[in-house]
Amino acid sequence: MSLLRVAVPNKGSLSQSASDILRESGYRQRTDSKELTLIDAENGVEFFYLRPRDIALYVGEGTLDVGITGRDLLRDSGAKAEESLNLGFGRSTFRFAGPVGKFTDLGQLAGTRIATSYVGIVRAFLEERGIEATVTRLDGAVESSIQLGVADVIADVVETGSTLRQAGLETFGEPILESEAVLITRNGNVPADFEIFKRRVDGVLVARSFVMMDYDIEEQHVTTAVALTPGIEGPTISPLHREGWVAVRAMVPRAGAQRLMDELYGIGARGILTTDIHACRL
Ligand SMILES: Nc1ncnc2c1ncn2[C@@H]1O[C@H](COP(=O)(O)OP(=O)(O)OP(=O)(O)O)[C@@H](O)[C@H]1O
Ligand SMILES: O=P(O)(O)OC[C@H]1O[C@H](OP(=O)(O)OP(=O)(O)O)[C@H](O)[C@@H]1O
Ligand SMILES: [Mg+2]
Repeated sequence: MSLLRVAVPNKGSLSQSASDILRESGYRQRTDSKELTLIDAENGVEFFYLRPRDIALYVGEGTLDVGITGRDLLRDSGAKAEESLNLGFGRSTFRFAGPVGKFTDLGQLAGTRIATSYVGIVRAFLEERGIEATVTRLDGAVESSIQLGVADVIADVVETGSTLRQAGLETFGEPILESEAVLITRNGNVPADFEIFKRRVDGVLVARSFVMMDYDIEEQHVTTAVALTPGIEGPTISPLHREGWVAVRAMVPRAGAQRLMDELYGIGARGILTTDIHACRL
């Protein structure tokens, strides 16, 4: 039997969360960060632990079937790979920044020296707008390049903004890109077995964003209550061993679950519980 070949970040911001979601999806994951590959024969998958920057390339070449990487890294690579699922972690924006007070809009980029680790994204952006500037590729710690005199402007990943602040820099202009971790496959190629893999991972994402809600309510209020908790196909309504009362069970979005509990309590529901879901197939 041929195995689905999946690339996973071996280091950096995405590595831990990527392994976590795969483990939650029922796959074996390495226990030693020095392991380069791992076969999960039972589930028909082989994992390759690679630098996140290289993953789009392997998938684009067709050497590996599926990869987890950042949208920014995928775009930067120019690889022939496409996004198949947003994974909801590793969120960041990609932005231009300069010394506090010095730049206010992207029109000022012309003629500047721009340092970045994402030369592909920056060149494409400048080209699209017909802006002429010098782009220098650095491997990391890009924020120091202005103070050290090799650049006037940087273009980098910004998450909390604290690295920029510490370097006396601020962002300017619109974000170039909103990024997050994504599942990628080769352009126009959906490998056999990928659908099962994707459904498993998607099931974990849904499970993370929903909770199961249970409550008891008088029958006369069921219609109002069910409008608040419609569930996926519809809520389960079961008889209670109490005249005129029923039990309701429905999946609800995790965000806002507390507010929903307040509202349900307000219309007479009691015994309101939420429980975590660990996996699902909708
Ligand atoms: N705070 C963050 N810092 C860096 N990258 C982040 C952050 N949040 C999300 N990311 C995403 O992580 C990916 C960068 O992967 P990378 O392995 O380069 O991480 P890293 O933390 O920069 O690792 P390293 O610096 O060791 O190379 C990008 O897709 C980027 O958008
Ligand atoms: O907005 P913040 O929350 O401060 O995060 C953004 C910073 O984190 C990353 O750096 P990383 O630690 O990966 O170091 P690197 O620049 O050497 O890659 C990124 O390159 C920014 O420098
Ligand atoms: Mg980094």
